[in-house]
Amino acid sequence: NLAAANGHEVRLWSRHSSQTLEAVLKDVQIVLSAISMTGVRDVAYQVHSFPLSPETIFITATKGLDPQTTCTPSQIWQTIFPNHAVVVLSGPNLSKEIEQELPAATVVASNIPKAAEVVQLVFSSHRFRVYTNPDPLGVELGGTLKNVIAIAAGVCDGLQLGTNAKAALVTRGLTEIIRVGNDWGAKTETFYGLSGLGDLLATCNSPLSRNYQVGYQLAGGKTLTEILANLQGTAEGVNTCRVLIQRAKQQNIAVPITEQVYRLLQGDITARQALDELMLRDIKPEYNY
Ligand SMILES: NC(=O)C1=CN([C@@H]2O[C@H](COP(=O)(O)OP(=O)(O)OC[C@H]3O[C@@H](n4cnc5c(N)ncnc54)[C@H](OP(=O)(O)O)[C@@H]3O)[C@@H](O)[C@H]2O)C=CC1
Ligand SMILES: O=C(CO)COP(=O)(O)O
Repeated sequence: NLAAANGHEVRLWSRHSSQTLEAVLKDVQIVLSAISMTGVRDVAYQVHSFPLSPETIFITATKGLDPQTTCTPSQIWQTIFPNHAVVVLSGPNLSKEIEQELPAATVVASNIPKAAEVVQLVFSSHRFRVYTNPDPLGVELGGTLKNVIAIAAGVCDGLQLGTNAKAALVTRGLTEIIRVGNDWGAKTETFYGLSGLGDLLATCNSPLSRNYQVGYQLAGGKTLTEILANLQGTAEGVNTCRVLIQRAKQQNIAVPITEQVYRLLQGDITARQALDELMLRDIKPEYNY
């Protein structure tokens, strides 16, 4: 809608579309993927089987991690299309609010600054403010890792733990995200921007967030299977949490909140037990300077 409102010709495709992927891709300048993580690799390979101009820019909006490789979606697109520009689009962008034309801001990030600038122009409007950023990995990880913390925030509200608890959770969640992101090679300051702190604030405070909803309902005693069966749309944090635990173990990174979310999702502990585990950890300095 945003690109069409700016006068661009936009074609949509999903696996249930009547139009073929080949027809939709004919002569395109930009391909934007907002596919759930589970479908990214498969769809990227399908796209690869059709002719595209070498100038075609790929934009990825998916917020997830590949369970097999722990790769981010942009890394998958870049591997399959090594000679194309890939741009990550991520920010506090609850889609229902954008559909209602409420004001929002986002970030477009690429190793190729010109590509990010082209994409910035395509989407910018008086209702949608688009910033460029040179750290695509950080932008992508911010949007992806915050989903795990959004599940925890839903639990926090579901248990009615109060505003202090929520502030502590989100702040320590950000510390955890930065720890993982830095180890991966992303820049600290990116996580203080829209795609990190910004998206954390949006999703940890809104029932519109599917990840928040998962946590809220887990706190109410529902099982993950029941919740996912009735959830509208994808809650990427569920898969991301599993991949993140795997990566944190490999890299020896402390991720206490993610660990409790993981155990809760597995059904190994209750929400109250997860809270106690976090509160009763060994006392320590806020930062290791
Ligand atoms: N960048 C940003 O600012 C934002 C990004 N997101 C991210 O965008 C992604 C999509 O979110 P959202 O649109 O809300 O989710 P939805 O669940 O509403 O849509 C997911 C889409 O992915 C398709 N899909 C799922 N699995 C496959 C597959 N195996 N092969 C092909 N297509 C598949 C679905 O197709 P079908 O309908 O056929 O099932 C559907 O079109 C998520 O990763 C989410 O985290 C979300 C909000 C903001
Ligand atoms: O990432 C989002 C908004 O920026 C959407 O959050 P959910 O995937 O939790 O709904």
